[in-house]
Amino acid sequence: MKRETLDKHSSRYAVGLMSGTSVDGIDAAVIELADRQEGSISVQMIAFENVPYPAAVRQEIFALFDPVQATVDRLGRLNVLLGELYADAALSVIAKAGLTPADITVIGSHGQTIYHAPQMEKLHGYDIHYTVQIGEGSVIRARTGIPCVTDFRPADMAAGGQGAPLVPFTEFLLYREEKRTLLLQNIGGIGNMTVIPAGCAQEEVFAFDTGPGNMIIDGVVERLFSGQLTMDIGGAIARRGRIHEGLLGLLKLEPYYSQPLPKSTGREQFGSSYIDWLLNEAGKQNVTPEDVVATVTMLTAWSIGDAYCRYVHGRYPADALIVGGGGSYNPVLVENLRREMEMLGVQVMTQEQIGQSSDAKEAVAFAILADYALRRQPNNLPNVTGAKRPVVMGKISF
Ligand SMILES: Nc1ncnc2c1ncn2[C@@H]1O[C@H](COP(=O)(O)OP(=O)(O)OP(=O)(O)O)[C@@H](O)[C@H]1O
Ligand SMILES: CC(=O)N[C@H]1[C@@H]2OC[C@@H](O2)[C@@H](O)[C@@H]1O[C@H](C)C(=O)O
Repeated sequence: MKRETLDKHSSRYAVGLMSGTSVDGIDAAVIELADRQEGSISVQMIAFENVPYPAAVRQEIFALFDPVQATVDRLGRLNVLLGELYADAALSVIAKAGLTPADITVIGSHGQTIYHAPQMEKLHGYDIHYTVQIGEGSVIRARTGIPCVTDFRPADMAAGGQGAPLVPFTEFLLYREEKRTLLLQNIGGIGNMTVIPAGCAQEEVFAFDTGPGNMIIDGVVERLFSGQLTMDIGGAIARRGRIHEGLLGLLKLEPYYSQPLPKSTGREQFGSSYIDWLLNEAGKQNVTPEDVVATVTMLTAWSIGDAYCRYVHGRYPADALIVGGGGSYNPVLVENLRREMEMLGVQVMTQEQIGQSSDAKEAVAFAILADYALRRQPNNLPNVTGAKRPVVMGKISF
C-alpha cells in the first residue's frame, strides 16, 4: 500500500463478518480503510479470526435449509442467536486487532444464507424473487455499540438483480491490474468467478457462480464416511480414489453449467436432495466411496474450467486465475483445477501465493461494502448481478 497517496484524515476501521454456504464458522476481519486521492479506497487487513460454529448450531442451520423444517419460530430464534454469535466474533477480532469497539466505525455482517431464489416467479401478478440471510443486526449493534449493516442482497434484487455475487465490487477495487486479465475464483460452498479484464473500468467487470465449490465434496464425505467428517481434509480421500468417468459424465449434464449469465446458485440446487440423487446414481454404477469423492472433486475443477471456456475465454483470454476460499486448502482440487486451466493457457495461483489470505477475503469484502453503505455510496455491480441500476445495499442498525 502506498501511504503517500492516502488521505490520512479519512483513515477508519471497519469489521467484516462472513458466514458462508459451507456453514463451517464465522470469518471475522478488522480492516483499515483510507480514501485515495483519486477517489478510490485503500484497504489493509489488521486482524482476522475464524470462529467455528458449535456443532449443535451448525446442525440447526442445516435444518433451516429445509423449508419444511424451517418453521417461523425456529427461524426467528436462530436469527437472534446468530446475532449474538456474530457480536461475540466481532468483539473477539477487535480485541485481537488491539482495538476497542469505540475505534470501529461500522460492522458489515453478511449473515447466514438460508434460502436464495434468484429466478423470477409470478406471484399474484407480480414478478418476485427473494433471498434470506439471518443474523440480527440489531443484536450485533446492541452488544457491540457499533452501527451494523446487514441484509445486503435484497436491495440489488429489488432493482432486478440476482443479489449475488457481491464480492466482485470489492475485487475490482483491490485486484485490478493494467496489464493482466485476472480471474478470481472463490471455492467456498459454492464456486464463483470474477473476471477483471486488464485496465478495465468498473462496468467491464463480470462475475457469476460457476456451480458447486466444496458443497458436493462436503456433502458426499459427510454421508459416505458416517458423519465423522464434514470435509475431505487435505484432499486425502480424493487422493485415494479414482475418477469414475461414467459418473462424471452424468454429473456434467447438470443444466446449471450451461445456463446463461447472469446466474447464481446455492444449496437449493446442490444441497442435500442433489446429494441423495448423486449417491443413488453412484450406487447404481457401484462406485466406491473414495471414487465418488475423487469424481466430485474433479467435477468442481471441471465446472470452473468449463465456465471459463463458455463465458470468458473468447472475450477475455486470462493471464492468471487466483484461487481463494476453503477449496484452496484441498490440494487435489487445486491440482485438478491447475490441469484444467493450464490447458487453456491460464496460470493458477492461490491467494496465499500472492500474499493474501484465502479465508479472509469475503469478511474483508463485507467490511468494505458496509463502509460504502454507511456513506450512502452505491455498492453493487449491475453488470455482475443483472440489476437495472447501481444501488446502496445493506440495512443499517444504528
Ligand atoms: N484443509 C482443508 N482441506 C480440504 N478442504 C478444506 C480445507 N479447509 C477448508 N476446506 C473446504 O472449504 C470449505 C469452506 O470454505 P469457505 O469457508 O471458503 O466457504 P464459505 O465461505 O462457507 O462458502 P461461500 O463462499 O460459498 O459462501 C469447507 O467446507 C471445506 O470443504
Ligand atoms: C446467496 C449467497 O449467499 N450466495 C453466496 C454463495 O457463496 C458463494 C457464491 O454463492 C456467491 O454468490 C455468494 O457469496 C459471495 C460472498 C458473494 O456474494 O460474492
